[in-house]
Amino acid sequence: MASTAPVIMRIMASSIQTAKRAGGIIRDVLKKGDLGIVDKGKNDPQTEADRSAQRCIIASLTKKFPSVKIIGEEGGSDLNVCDDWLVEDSDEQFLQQSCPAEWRDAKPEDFVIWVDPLDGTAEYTQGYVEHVTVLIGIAIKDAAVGGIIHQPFYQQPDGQLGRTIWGLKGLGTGGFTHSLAPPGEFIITTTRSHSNALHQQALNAFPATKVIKVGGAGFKVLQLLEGKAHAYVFATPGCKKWDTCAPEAVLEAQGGFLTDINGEHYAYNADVEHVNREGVLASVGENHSELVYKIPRKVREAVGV
Ligand SMILES: Nc1ncnc2c1ncn2[C@@H]1O[C@H](COP(=O)(O)O)[C@@H](OP(=O)(O)O)[C@H]1O
Ligand SMILES: [Mg+2]
Ligand SMILES: [Mg+2]
Ligand SMILES: [Mg+2]
Repeated sequence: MASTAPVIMRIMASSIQTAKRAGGIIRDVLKKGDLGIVDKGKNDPQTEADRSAQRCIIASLTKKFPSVKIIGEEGGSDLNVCDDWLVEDSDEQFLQQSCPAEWRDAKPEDFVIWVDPLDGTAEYTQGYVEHVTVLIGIAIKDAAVGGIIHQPFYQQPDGQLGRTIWGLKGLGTGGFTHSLAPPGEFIITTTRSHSNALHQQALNAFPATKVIKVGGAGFKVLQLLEGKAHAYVFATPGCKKWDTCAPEAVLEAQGGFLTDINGEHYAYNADVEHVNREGVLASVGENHSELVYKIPRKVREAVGV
């Protein structure tokens, strides 16, 4: 079954296992205690966990899918990794499912895999480890089609650490229980470490009953999927394609939307600009276009300039 399954199914099944392994590396670096922090820019830290998790993911997926383009947040990585970091297996349960017809004939050269080995690095370095996710997003041509969101520090009821959420458009989602956000309230989830005046103006335009400030694009989309928030607002550039590809695919496989603040989808082919210049607006799906028009036109015009 595994070797004959369509490429999208094999990439998803391998990515699920690989994200779990990367999560183990992220826990190990924290346990050892030497984070090896490097500043890539203002408010943009990178740690040994970001670097090592990326090497594990890109080495593993490159070995399995040599002709698929893979783009990782941490740039070119040394792919000569120890066997322990080379993930060869696939999620067999995922492979039992049938591939949506629309993706069955996609060829390796149609794909781009967008890798954020550790989303929420600022929070990781500050001890908010529950905000951390590993993101593997799978695009076919321009569209974010599949995604893995792995939480290395999620505490399972049996005490085990880690959970893996997946979504594939046309098939659905797995790894979590979907809940609706409370009716009669309007809860926004947003950045806790990358706000600015323009973004604050956009937030002020919404009649929010509550604003939750958490780290990472992956964790914010999980707030939507689990009914803890109605919308994710980020009205400034700063997020990149590897932040949004996996969350967009998972959220949209569940009926939500993730777009820029004008309501347009980003393109995820290999030639696009990495920065999401027009910000991020995500919702559980009931009223996405109404949310777009809540953001004052002046703010929308200023974002991305
Ligand atoms: N102004 C900025 N500069 C650099 N990165 C930014 C940024 N604004 C957002 N990001 C990136 O977007 C992701 C989500 O940000 P936030 O938690 O503030 O919502 C983070 O990913 P990483 O942690 O993978 O780098 C963060 O670094
Ligand atoms: Mg980063
Ligand atoms: Mg990120
Ligand atoms: Mg990252």
